[in-house]
Formats: sequence, C-alpha cells, structure tokens
Amino acid sequence: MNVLQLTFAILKPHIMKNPISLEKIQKIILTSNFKIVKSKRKIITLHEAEEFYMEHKDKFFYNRLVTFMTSGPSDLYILAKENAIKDWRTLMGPTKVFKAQFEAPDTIRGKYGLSDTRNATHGSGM
Ligand SMILES: Nc1ncnc2c1ncn2[C@@H]1O[C@H](COP(=O)(O)OP(=O)(O)OP(=O)(O)O)[C@@H](O)[C@H]1O
Repeated sequence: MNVLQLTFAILKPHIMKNPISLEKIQKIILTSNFKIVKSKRKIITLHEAEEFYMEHKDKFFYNRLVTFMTSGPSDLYILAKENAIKDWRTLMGPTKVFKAQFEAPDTIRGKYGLSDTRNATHGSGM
C-alpha cells in the first residue's frame, strides 16, 4: 500500500528576495511530484523562530539564525508525497553549504545556499 507522508518545508528569506531562485525551487517542488497541501507566505516572528530552532539555543549560530529567519518573508509549505520527508531532504542536500556545493552541487542547497545559515531551505527531520 502506498502511504502519503507530509513534510514541512521553508524557503528562507534570501530565496524570496531572488525571483529567479524562488521560481526554480518552486518548479523543483512541483516537478518532483510533491502535492502542495498548504502554503503561506509570511514573515516569521522572532518568537516563532526562537521556538522553532529551540534545539539550537546554545549553539554559536542561534542568534544569527533567528535574526536571518525573521529578516523578511519566507514561503512555508506542507508537502505531501510518498517518502516526503526523505525525498525533500535529498532534494535539499547537506546542511553545510560547502559540503553541498562540493558533494552535492545539483541539490537546492548546492545551487542556492549562500552560507551555513542562509542555506536556502528547511525540511522536517525524521
Ligand atoms: N554551523 C552552522 N552555522 C550556521 N548556521 C547553521 C549551522 N548549522 C546549522 N545551521 C542553521 O540551522 C538550521 C538548522 O540546523 P540543523 O542542524 O537542524 O540542520 P538541518 O536539519 O539540515 O536543517 P533544517 O532543520 O533547516 O532542515 C540549518 O538549516 C542552518 O540554517
């Protein structure tokens, strides 16, 4: 039996500022057979960002991360597909931008990541 799975994806603020990157990533979502269950464009509040990244509270990049994530609109998606979580993470590529660029240059982060913080997209973990 085929079981649909949901995943939560975010297109981060620097992507939203570049219409070409935004369009290309939206196209990747659609051509990879994800169904968009729900989408919303919004500026994530500081409170939401702090809660969302709570697990990283003590990391050196936490302040930088929540500041960046609240710096402008993001696109938020609930995506559905078989193996949605794994497939979206595979499309995103490695978290760290240099690893993405050298080891997985064709992934979203490989192509559109600018730094370890501005790494283009978020995807739910398992
Ligand atoms: N070393 C780092 N320096 C700067 N920012 C980082 C670093 N590691 C992680 N981040 C930021 O924190 C976010 C969450 O990190 P995490 O380790 O949970 O990675 P992930 O599971 O691949 O990413 P995400 O949860 O965004 O899909 C990353 O997407 C990135 O924006």
